[in-house]
Amino acid sequence: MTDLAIAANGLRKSYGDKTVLDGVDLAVPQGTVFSLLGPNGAGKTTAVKILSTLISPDPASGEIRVGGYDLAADPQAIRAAIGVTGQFSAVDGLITGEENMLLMADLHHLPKREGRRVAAELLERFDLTDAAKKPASTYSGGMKRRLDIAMTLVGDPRIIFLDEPTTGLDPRARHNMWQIIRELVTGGVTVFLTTQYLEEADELADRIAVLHDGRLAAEGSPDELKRLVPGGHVRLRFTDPAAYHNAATTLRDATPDDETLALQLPSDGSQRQLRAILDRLDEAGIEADELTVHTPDLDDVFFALTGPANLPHQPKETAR
Ligand SMILES: Nc1ncnc2c1ncn2[C@@H]1O[C@H](COP(=O)(O)OP(=O)(O)OP(=O)(O)O)[C@@H](O)[C@H]1O
Repeated sequence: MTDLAIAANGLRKSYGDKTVLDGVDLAVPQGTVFSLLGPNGAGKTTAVKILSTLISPDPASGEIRVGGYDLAADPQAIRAAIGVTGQFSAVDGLITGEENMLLMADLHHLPKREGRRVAAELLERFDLTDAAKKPASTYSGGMKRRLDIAMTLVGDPRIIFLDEPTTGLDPRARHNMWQIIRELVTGGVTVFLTTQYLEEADELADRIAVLHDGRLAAEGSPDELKRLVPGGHVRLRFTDPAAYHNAATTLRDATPDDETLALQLPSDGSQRQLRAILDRLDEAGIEADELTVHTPDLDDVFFALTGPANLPHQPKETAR
């Protein structure tokens, strides 16, 4: 358990008779990105607020540990170990980016000189040095999010909660944010990320949990989740028509495509199934010119787990 940055057992939260979290278990290893996915209103923000000590879980919850500290017994220690950014941004628009940073340094009781050094360093790292003396209200959405994260890093947190960090950002700003998140993790930080973008979870997360009806509908690596839903297949392509016909006769369960000289076999993409297909080809002395594995994407997973009406917004960056 000691290498877990976050360990929650039976996380519960109700508002009146509405159960938002109905016994959710979370285990996030240190130095990884964990993404909590779910349709609007699923309880993602509620989970972040509980884990970051902003609101209390229901008493019926099990043990919750963040950064090694018990949430019930030691919330102050947790607050010192974490950073939270996202829907409840700490950026004050009336003062400059630099003043926001220095305010943060004061809150963390850094000596003046040290505060100025850390602020300058982080503004530089997040490409905000040129805008440092301008009021934060004049910043673009992407700049505000960067400032928000920079402010969070003043306290050198080991665990960061990012609640929908790229919602509303344009594709370039979104990619910049992804790069920032990757760099944080390379530096050993643990990131707990909520997002409405499946593509984002796929890009960044080591593990993903899908929240639905107050419970985790599924949890695993992006690839593990994709294997949960049908639609995966292996495609074999041939350039030689004779080899193609030979293969089609041998692999009777394959769906042939005479036009492209391709065969398609259902597969979950696992190593075991791939090996079985390759063994059958070897036995028949068949060599395909191309073998590709197609696994369903996270959209398919999300559809299958939470129903089509709940598919979150997808950035259509390729359609630009
Ligand atoms: N203080 C509150 N009082 C009553 N109900 C609340 C309160 N806070 C949240 N809820 C309800 O709890 C549910 C979960 O809300 P939450 O904000 O955690 O969802 P979410 O998954 O983060 O959604 P979104 O993607 O829209 O941000 C919603 O139905 C919401 O209306």
